[in-house]
Amino acid sequence: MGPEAVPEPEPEAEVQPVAPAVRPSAETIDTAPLNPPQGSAKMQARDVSVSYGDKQALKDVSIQIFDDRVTAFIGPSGCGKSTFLRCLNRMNDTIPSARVTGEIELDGEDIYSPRMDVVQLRARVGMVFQKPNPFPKSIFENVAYGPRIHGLAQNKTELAEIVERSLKRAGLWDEVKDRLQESGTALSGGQQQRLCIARAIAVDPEVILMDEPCSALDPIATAKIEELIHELRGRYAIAIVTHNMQQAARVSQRTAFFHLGELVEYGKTSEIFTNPRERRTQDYITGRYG
Ligand SMILES: Nc1ncnc2c1ncn2[C@@H]1O[C@H](COP(=O)(O)OP(=O)(O)OP(=O)(O)O)[C@@H](O)[C@H]1O
Repeated sequence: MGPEAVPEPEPEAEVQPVAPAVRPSAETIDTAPLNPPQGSAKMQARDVSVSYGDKQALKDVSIQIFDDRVTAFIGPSGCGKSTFLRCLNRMNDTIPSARVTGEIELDGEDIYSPRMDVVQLRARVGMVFQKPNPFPKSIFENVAYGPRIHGLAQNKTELAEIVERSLKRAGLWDEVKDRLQESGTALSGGQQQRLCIARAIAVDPEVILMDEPCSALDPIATAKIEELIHELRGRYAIAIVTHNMQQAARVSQRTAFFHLGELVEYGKTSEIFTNPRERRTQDYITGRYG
């Protein structure tokens, strides 16, 4: 749609779900217009392509990521979901063979510009990985490290306040407040993942990227992270890669379906799972491949 057009709000589709087991929850129903006016996106990708050496992994991906909303990236293994997620905070810079073309903006600013400070960018666009990866340091230090190197606290009291606030937001404070000096690696997998979320939150990010954050966790720890994602979405723009379609339906308001390096379809989660436009999306969500 044209950049100037202000779309009419779209009525929710009155159709039977294509995949009844993957019915979006009432909480994820998104009544906002799919394409709000130009300039309102938190992040905007245009024609992003990525190659590793001479192998192309992503082709011309354009998408907008919005504040206050969770955007899920789904698709079969190897379709480029993680590659695209990593473009959003330039994590692909750390892979020597990766070559990224196209444009990605954060609040209208080109993140691939030579003027962009990549350390600052990764604080503004934080990342949580598939496998919880706390530093081999205390719980306190895991969260305090980022604010300290970014100079976010004037003194020890302020630093302690940031640590407490971040652990509270990550839903971990009550479980660790009496053992902040214990090693972060001694926590359970689910607690470690919430510690990594607290670490990302501590530097006051605007966007949080999550790359299959629950795939190493049991169902109870997974449920806690999903609940946390619900709570965090009012504060941050969140993009999550997941293999689990039920999870995408539960936690996201927008879903992007990738296949063979292309963004096949992007839309409201409620519509992608009930009334997809593309045959390939329908085949994937009904389990025909992937
Ligand atoms: N560091 C790398 N070097 C070379 N090729 C890579 C690298 N990372 C990913 N690829 C290739 O890029 C393509 C997309 O991979 P990517 O990990 O982005 O897919 P994905 O959809 O996230 O897959 P999965 O769901 O299995 O994690 C694949 O063909 C993969 O083999």
